[in-house]
Amino acid sequence: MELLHVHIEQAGYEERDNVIRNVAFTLGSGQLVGLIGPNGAGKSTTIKAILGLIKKTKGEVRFSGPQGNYAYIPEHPILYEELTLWEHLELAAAAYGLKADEFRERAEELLAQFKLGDVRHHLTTSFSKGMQQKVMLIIGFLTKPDVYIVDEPFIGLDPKATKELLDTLNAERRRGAAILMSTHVLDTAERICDSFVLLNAGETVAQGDLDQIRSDCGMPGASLFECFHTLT
Ligand SMILES: Nc1ncnc2c1ncn2[C@@H]1O[C@H](COP(=O)(O)OP(=O)(O)OP(=O)(O)O)[C@@H](O)[C@H]1O
Repeated sequence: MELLHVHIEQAGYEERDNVIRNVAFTLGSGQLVGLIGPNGAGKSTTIKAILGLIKKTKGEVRFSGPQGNYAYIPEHPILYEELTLWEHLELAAAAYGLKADEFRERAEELLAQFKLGDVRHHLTTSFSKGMQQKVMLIIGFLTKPDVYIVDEPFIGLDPKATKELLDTLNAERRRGAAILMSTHVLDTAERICDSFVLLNAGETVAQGDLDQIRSDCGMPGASLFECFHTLT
């Protein structure tokens, strides 16, 4: 089942309205698609265009899942100074209209998974960078949306947290959610993604599963890392 359809003809900023040109892909139920490309290629701009945060966007973005919703997990934590971790979770639950018992069960499960149970009543400003990143993951996972849009989730996470993240993403895929994930961590992306959208200078230079990417760059048997270097 298709959950997200993206066709951005053009998106950009005040000074330059065509940072992204002709980026198109779909996300189906259970799919994990990696959005990759060098610094400045346009990954964040693509994500912002999908989220409707860029005024100068031409094209179409359609969330077509059963709930029609999504969770965005940003690269840099966005947290309220005056709220504890638990209050952040309550706020998210209220915003998404989660039922109280459903919220508590899901929150406890995620706090245990990401090892933040002991600090639930602490202000998130007292947390390390990695802990703050984990709070953003928990808030995203709390709402069980149709689609996840995750911007570079691996930076700053320790190996245990990375494993929890990968396990939770897999569980969400089994539930039927789709995931768009931008990342520079290509060996992990190669291992976990079903397919890729490889951007360079605002355009798609290769797209599809690893075999399609390999054939786009004429390197059968190459790693994603090697294809990336050839194509960008
Ligand atoms: N707010 C902005 N105003 C004007 N230009 C911008 C703005 N944000 C990004 N750009 C430009 O758009 C282009 C794409 O940037 P973008 O942040 O989408 O790249 P990225 O692929 O996410 O890079 P990175 O891997 O470094 O995060 C770059 O040339 C950048 O300079």
